[in-house]
Amino acid sequence: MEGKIVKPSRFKRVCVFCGSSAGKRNCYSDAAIELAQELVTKRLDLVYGGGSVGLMGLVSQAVHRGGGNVLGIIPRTLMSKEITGETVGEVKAVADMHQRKAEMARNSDCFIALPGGYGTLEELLEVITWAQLGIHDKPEYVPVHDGVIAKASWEIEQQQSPQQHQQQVGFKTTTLQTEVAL
Ligand SMILES: C/C(=C\CNc1ncnc2c1ncn2[C@@H]1O[C@H](COP(=O)(O)O)[C@@H](O)[C@H]1O)CO
Repeated sequence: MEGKIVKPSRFKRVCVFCGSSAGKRNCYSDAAIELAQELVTKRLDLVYGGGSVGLMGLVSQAVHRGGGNVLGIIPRTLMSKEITGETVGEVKAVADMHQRKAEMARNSDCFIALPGGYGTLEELLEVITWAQLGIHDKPEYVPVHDGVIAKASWEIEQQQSPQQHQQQVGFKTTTLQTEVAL
Protein backbone atom coordinates (compact mmCIF):
# COMPACT_ATOMS: atom_id res chain seq x y z
CA MET A 1 0.00 0.00 0.00
CA GLU A 2 1.43 3.36 -1.03
CA GLY A 3 2.52 5.68 1.73
CA LYS A 4 2.09 3.03 4.41
CA ILE A 5 5.07 2.47 6.69
CA VAL A 6 5.91 -1.23 6.75
CA LYS A 7 7.69 -2.52 9.84
CA PRO A 8 10.68 -4.54 8.66
CA SER A 9 10.46 -8.23 9.44
CA ARG A 10 13.00 -10.18 11.45
CA PHE A 11 12.60 -12.93 8.85
CA LYS A 12 13.70 -13.08 5.25
CA ARG A 13 12.33 -16.40 3.97
CA VAL A 14 9.00 -17.85 5.03
CA CYS A 15 8.09 -21.49 4.51
CA VAL A 16 4.36 -21.96 3.92
CA PHE A 17 2.70 -25.37 4.27
CA CYS A 18 -0.76 -25.56 2.74
CA GLY A 19 -3.26 -27.75 0.94
CA SER A 20 -2.87 -29.23 -2.50
CA SER A 21 -6.57 -28.49 -2.92
CA ALA A 22 -8.54 -25.34 -2.19
CA GLY A 23 -10.60 -27.02 0.52
CA LYS A 24 -14.29 -26.68 1.28
CA ARG A 25 -14.44 -23.07 2.35
CA ASN A 26 -13.70 -19.83 0.56
CA CYS A 27 -12.01 -18.47 3.66
CA TYR A 28 -9.09 -20.86 3.05
CA SER A 29 -8.35 -19.31 -0.33
CA ASP A 30 -8.84 -15.85 1.17
CA ALA A 31 -6.27 -16.69 3.83
CA ALA A 32 -3.78 -17.87 1.21
CA ILE A 33 -4.12 -14.65 -0.80
CA GLU A 34 -4.01 -12.55 2.35
CA LEU A 35 -0.79 -14.21 3.49
CA ALA A 36 0.75 -13.85 0.02
CA GLN A 37 -0.04 -10.13 0.06
CA GLU A 38 1.59 -9.80 3.45
CA LEU A 39 4.72 -11.55 2.23
CA VAL A 40 4.90 -9.20 -0.74
CA THR A 41 4.33 -6.10 1.39
CA LYS A 42 7.06 -7.15 3.79
CA ARG A 43 9.39 -8.25 0.97
CA LEU A 44 9.60 -11.76 2.33
CA ASP A 45 10.55 -14.69 0.11
CA LEU A 46 8.14 -17.62 -0.15
CA VAL A 47 9.42 -21.17 0.23
CA TYR A 48 6.76 -23.79 -0.43
CA GLY A 49 6.09 -27.27 -1.77
CA GLY A 50 6.38 -26.29 -5.44
CA GLY A 51 2.90 -27.30 -6.60
CA SER A 52 0.61 -25.23 -8.78
CA VAL A 53 -2.57 -26.84 -7.47
CA GLY A 54 -4.89 -25.81 -4.62
CA LEU A 55 -3.78 -23.32 -2.00
CA MET A 56 -0.15 -24.00 -2.94
CA GLY A 57 -0.85 -22.62 -6.38
CA LEU A 58 -2.83 -19.67 -5.06
CA VAL A 59 -0.23 -18.50 -2.57
CA SER A 60 2.75 -18.94 -4.92
CA GLN A 61 1.04 -17.24 -7.87
CA ALA A 62 -0.07 -14.31 -5.72
CA VAL A 63 3.43 -13.78 -4.31
CA HIS A 64 4.97 -14.03 -7.78
CA ARG A 65 2.37 -11.65 -9.24
CA GLY A 66 3.20 -9.17 -6.50
CA GLY A 67 6.90 -9.27 -7.42
CA GLY A 68 8.06 -11.50 -4.56
CA ASN A 69 10.61 -14.30 -4.73
CA VAL A 70 9.22 -17.83 -4.84
CA LEU A 71 11.14 -21.05 -4.26
CA GLY A 72 9.21 -24.28 -4.73
CA ILE A 73 10.69 -27.60 -3.64
CA ILE A 74 9.08 -30.70 -5.02
CA PRO A 75 9.97 -34.39 -5.39
CA ARG A 76 10.38 -35.40 -9.05
CA THR A 77 7.79 -38.14 -8.64
CA LEU A 78 5.15 -35.64 -7.49
CA MET A 79 5.61 -33.18 -10.31
CA SER A 80 2.98 -34.67 -12.60
CA LYS A 81 0.47 -34.73 -9.75
CA GLU A 82 1.05 -31.37 -8.11
CA ILE A 83 2.11 -29.27 -11.07
CA THR A 84 -0.47 -28.58 -13.73
CA GLY A 85 0.41 -25.90 -16.24
CA GLU A 86 2.96 -23.22 -15.51
CA THR A 87 4.98 -22.90 -12.34
CA VAL A 88 6.18 -19.62 -10.91
CA GLY A 89 9.57 -18.57 -9.57
CA GLU A 90 12.30 -21.13 -9.01
CA VAL A 91 11.36 -24.79 -8.84
CA LYS A 92 13.84 -27.16 -7.25
CA ALA A 93 13.31 -30.86 -7.95
CA VAL A 94 14.40 -33.21 -5.19
CA ALA A 95 14.60 -36.98 -4.81
CA ASP A 96 11.88 -37.60 -2.21
CA MET A 97 9.56 -36.24 0.48
CA HIS A 98 12.24 -36.33 3.16
CA GLN A 99 14.59 -34.24 1.07
CA ARG A 100 11.76 -31.84 0.26
CA LYS A 101 11.00 -31.19 3.92
CA ALA A 102 14.69 -30.89 4.81
CA GLU A 103 15.27 -28.41 1.97
CA MET A 104 12.16 -26.40 2.82
CA ALA A 105 13.36 -26.12 6.41
CA ARG A 106 16.96 -25.34 5.44
CA ASN A 107 15.86 -22.52 3.13
CA SER A 108 13.48 -20.83 5.59
CA ASP A 109 13.57 -18.70 8.73
CA CYS A 110 10.09 -19.58 9.99
CA PHE A 111 7.10 -21.77 9.12
CA ILE A 112 3.44 -20.93 8.57
CA ALA A 113 0.70 -23.51 8.08
CA LEU A 114 -2.38 -22.48 6.15
CA PRO A 115 -5.38 -24.82 5.93
CA GLY A 116 -4.66 -28.13 4.25
CA GLY A 117 -5.08 -31.86 4.44
CA TYR A 118 -3.00 -34.63 5.97
CA GLY A 119 0.07 -33.61 3.94
CA THR A 120 0.01 -30.13 5.46
CA LEU A 121 -0.57 -31.54 8.92
CA GLU A 122 2.34 -33.95 8.51
CA GLU A 123 4.67 -31.19 7.37
CA LEU A 124 3.67 -28.93 10.23
CA LEU A 125 4.01 -31.64 12.86
CA GLU A 126 7.43 -32.57 11.57
CA VAL A 127 8.84 -29.05 12.02
CA ILE A 128 7.17 -28.74 15.42
CA THR A 129 8.68 -32.01 16.61
CA TRP A 130 12.08 -31.04 15.14
CA ALA A 131 11.89 -27.85 17.24
CA GLN A 132 10.94 -29.88 20.30
CA LEU A 133 14.02 -32.02 19.75
CA GLY A 134 16.24 -28.97 19.29
CA ILE A 135 16.94 -29.72 15.63
CA HIS A 136 16.00 -26.12 14.77
CA ASP A 137 14.78 -23.07 16.63
CA LYS A 138 12.72 -21.49 13.88
CA PRO A 139 9.23 -20.41 14.95
CA GLU A 140 6.05 -22.00 13.62
CA TYR A 141 2.79 -20.14 13.22
CA VAL A 142 -0.66 -21.59 12.79
CA PRO A 143 -3.11 -18.85 11.91
CA VAL A 144 -6.54 -19.84 13.13
CA HIS A 145 -9.30 -19.71 10.58
CA ASP A 146 -13.02 -20.24 10.93
CA GLY A 147 -13.64 -23.93 11.25
CA VAL A 148 -9.99 -24.94 11.57
CA ILE A 149 -9.05 -26.59 14.82
CA ALA A 150 -6.08 -24.85 16.36
CA LYS A 151 -3.04 -26.84 17.30
CA ALA A 152 -3.25 -24.98 20.59
CA SER A 153 -6.38 -26.93 21.51
CA TRP A 154 -4.57 -30.23 21.12
CA GLU A 155 -1.66 -29.10 23.26
CA ILE A 156 -3.84 -27.54 25.91
CA GLU A 157 -6.00 -30.64 26.17
CA GLN A 158 -3.09 -33.06 26.21
CA GLN A 159 -0.85 -30.85 28.35
CA GLN A 160 2.10 -32.71 26.98
CA SER A 161 4.05 -30.00 25.29
CA PRO A 162 6.93 -28.53 27.30
CA GLN A 163 6.14 -25.01 28.53
CA GLN A 164 9.13 -23.55 26.72
CA HIS A 165 8.05 -24.98 23.40
CA GLN A 166 4.48 -23.73 23.81
CA GLN A 167 5.89 -20.22 24.12
CA GLN A 168 8.02 -20.69 21.02
CA VAL A 169 5.08 -21.68 18.84
CA GLY A 170 2.88 -18.72 17.96
CA PHE A 171 -0.87 -19.21 18.14
CA LYS A 172 -2.76 -16.67 16.16
CA THR A 173 -6.41 -16.00 16.67
CA THR A 174 -7.43 -13.12 14.43
CA THR A 175 -6.41 -11.87 11.02
CA LEU A 176 -3.01 -12.65 9.58
CA GLN A 177 -2.07 -9.02 9.15
CA THR A 178 -2.55 -8.13 12.78
CA GLU A 179 -1.44 -11.36 14.36
CA VAL A 180 1.21 -13.16 12.35
CA ALA A 181 4.43 -11.72 13.68
CA LEU A 182 6.24 -11.58 10.40
C1 LIG B 1 7.69 -38.72 4.33
C2 LIG B 1 6.69 -39.48 3.57
C3 LIG B 1 5.36 -39.46 3.82
C4 LIG B 1 4.77 -38.53 4.83
N1 LIG B 1 3.78 -37.75 4.17
C5 LIG B 1 4.04 -36.53 3.72
N2 LIG B 1 5.16 -35.88 4.08
C6 LIG B 1 5.39 -34.66 3.59
N3 LIG B 1 4.59 -33.98 2.76
C7 LIG B 1 3.49 -34.61 2.40
C8 LIG B 1 3.15 -35.90 2.85
N4 LIG B 1 1.98 -36.25 2.29
C9 LIG B 1 1.61 -35.23 1.51
N5 LIG B 1 2.51 -34.24 1.57
C10 LIG B 1 2.51 -32.96 0.86
O1 LIG B 1 1.83 -31.97 1.57
C11 LIG B 1 1.30 -31.02 0.66
C12 LIG B 1 -0.11 -30.72 1.06
O2 LIG B 1 -0.89 -31.90 1.02
P1 LIG B 1 -2.41 -31.88 1.54
O3 LIG B 1 -2.73 -33.31 1.87
O4 LIG B 1 -3.23 -31.38 0.42
O5 LIG B 1 -2.44 -31.01 2.75
C13 LIG B 1 1.40 -31.64 -0.73
O6 LIG B 1 2.42 -30.99 -1.43
C14 LIG B 1 1.80 -33.06 -0.45
O7 LIG B 1 2.72 -33.54 -1.42
C15 LIG B 1 7.16 -40.33 2.42
O8 LIG B 1 8.14 -41.21 2.80
